[in-house]
Amino acid sequence: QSYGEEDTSHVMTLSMELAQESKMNGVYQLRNNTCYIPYYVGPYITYPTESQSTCPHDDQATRIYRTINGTCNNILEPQLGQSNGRFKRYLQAEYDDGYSSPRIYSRNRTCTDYVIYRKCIKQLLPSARTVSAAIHTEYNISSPNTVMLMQWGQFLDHDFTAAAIVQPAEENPCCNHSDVRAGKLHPDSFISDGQCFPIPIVQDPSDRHFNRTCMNFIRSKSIDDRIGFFRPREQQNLLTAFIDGSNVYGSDDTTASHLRGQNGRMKTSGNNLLPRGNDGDCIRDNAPYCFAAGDERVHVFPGLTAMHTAFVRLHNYLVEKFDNHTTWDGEKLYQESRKVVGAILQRITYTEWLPEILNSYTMHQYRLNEGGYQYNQNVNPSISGVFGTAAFRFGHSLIPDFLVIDGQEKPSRKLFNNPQHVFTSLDSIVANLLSNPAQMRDRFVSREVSDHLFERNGIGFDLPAFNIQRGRDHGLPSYNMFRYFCGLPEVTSFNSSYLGNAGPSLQSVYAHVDDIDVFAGGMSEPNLPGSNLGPLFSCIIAQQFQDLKYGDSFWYETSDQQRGFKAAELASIKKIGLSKVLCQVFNLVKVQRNPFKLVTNTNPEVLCDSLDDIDLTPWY
Ligand code: HEM
Ligand SMILES: [Ca+2]
Repeated sequence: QSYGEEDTSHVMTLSMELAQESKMNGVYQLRNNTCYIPYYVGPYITYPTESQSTCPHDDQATRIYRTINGTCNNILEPQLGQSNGRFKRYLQAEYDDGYSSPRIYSRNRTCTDYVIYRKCIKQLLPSARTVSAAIHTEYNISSPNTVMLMQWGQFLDHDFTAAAIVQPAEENPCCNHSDVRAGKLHPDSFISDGQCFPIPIVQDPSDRHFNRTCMNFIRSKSIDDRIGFFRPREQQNLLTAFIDGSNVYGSDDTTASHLRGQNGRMKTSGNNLLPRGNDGDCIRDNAPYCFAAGDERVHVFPGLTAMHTAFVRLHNYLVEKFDNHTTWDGEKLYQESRKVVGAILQRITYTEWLPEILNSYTMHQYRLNEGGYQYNQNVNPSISGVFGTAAFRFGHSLIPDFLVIDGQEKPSRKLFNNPQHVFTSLDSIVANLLSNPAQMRDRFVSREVSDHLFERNGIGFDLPAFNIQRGRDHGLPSYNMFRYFCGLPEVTSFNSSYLGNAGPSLQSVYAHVDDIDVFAGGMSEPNLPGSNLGPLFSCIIAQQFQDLKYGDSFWYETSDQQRGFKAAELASIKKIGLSKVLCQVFNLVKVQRNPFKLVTNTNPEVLCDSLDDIDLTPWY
């Protein structure tokens, strides 16, 4: 077994409750529909690994601290979870040509069956925009959770997933083709190594706002250029899979050293903000400059920029304290502080954030609660395609219509990629994350992102449509296949109660229940009691978080002598929550104990001073 293989073997040992023969025995064969010939891609053969690194046990550098690019976490297979590695798959890819071209056709085919020759009249899947316009409409219900629930989700996502795309040479390259202008699919959609896969916008009265016929979309990069060898195309994750603060420090050495300042500190700019960076997608209109961070998407939302700022400040706070009490050199100050920041990120995620997302039953079933940690070197910590491309995008449903900044409602469309308010109103942004409600986690999504994402000169984009199109680009099998993978009954009719109230809308766009895209179907499922997710996304997300915990040899609770914390240090870390961190780095006076929930009688505001201090005495 080797890096890049579909690795589900570990699931057997870790989650016997869920383990099902069907999903564990190698690659799952697609259900044989009347006219559907399943393409068998596999069994997953061994890929050559990109960088053959070795990690000798006696190498101090890789033994004690995480590497920046995530290698050497797993001693048997040092590449597991590294940046620029493959997304793993739970199910065989479903590409139209079997190995690379996107999934574009419906299961609904009319076929004439000959013994040697089978001729089918194919029907295209509905456009991703059509699906979005039918399913992911707007219906705002406020959630009992704060915008911080959304914001942590995005910040966390940027610690572990970023699919590489091919950088286009020109501005809007995929919508300029004559076929597209004639209302047809871009010719790249039919071939294995095409880069364009623009989303057709079908003009019909139900579509709300778009008076264009095409939304630009570029396919994710194939991990290597060997698609001609009949191996399924695989996507590349630019980030380290581990929750290791790579969003703060970077996922490669160049970025990391660029962000590092003097004497163990992280670089900052005026007013203790993030350091200056390249413009990239950032809108400079009213901002003096743009920021640099461990993940490039730092400007996507000012709340996100605020979280990046928080953890750079936390790092520097730790450095300062350590420096005052030890004789450590810059390297040690940096590494020890980075180790604590990583531990705090993990702990907030698993003990504060995940319990708002998954219910207590799932938390327990997947062993996601604090305590009882033991590293399992057979667990593949890589991010699964369906997690990054579909399930973990559930957070797009939480996005609010606006933030209140300095007492004014600023529609989200004015905030994307715009760092302006971070310079003038950072405290107000943070206060709003903690006091305004997120939207409910349901299939409905704010029009701010479904019509007005990245809007410039009246041209906006549709985020749910991107998610659906990205799933097809990555060859994700459909919703039902993943239901099957999770041991959930497959949906056999659009009337199924599993689909909540989305059945009729789904039926209005899809020809066959097996066509339902995994994002659209998973988002349609009503939340399980006590959770913010339906059964399918609960399964996929819980499985991924299990892998990220038990497959991480630097997990903050590890008892490993060199990688872990001393008992007293760990006890100190276990007293730190997000509220305290925010108090510390933003000089708050009071905050609610659970920052992911609105202030109520059961979640009152308390004085920051009444929360346990970040106690570093065990370190010195
Ligand atoms: C203001 C809020 C947000 C904006 C504007 C935003 C925007 C985007 C965009 C434009 C993409 C790329 C879509 C594509 O081309 O495939 C994306 C991907 C993604 N988003 Fe969000 N998002 C937001 C919040 C969130 C939240 C709250 C979560 C999770 C809780 C999340 C999870 C993800 C994930 C996992 C991806 C895939 C990343 C990758 O692998 O490349 N996002 N988002
Ligand atoms: Ca990471």
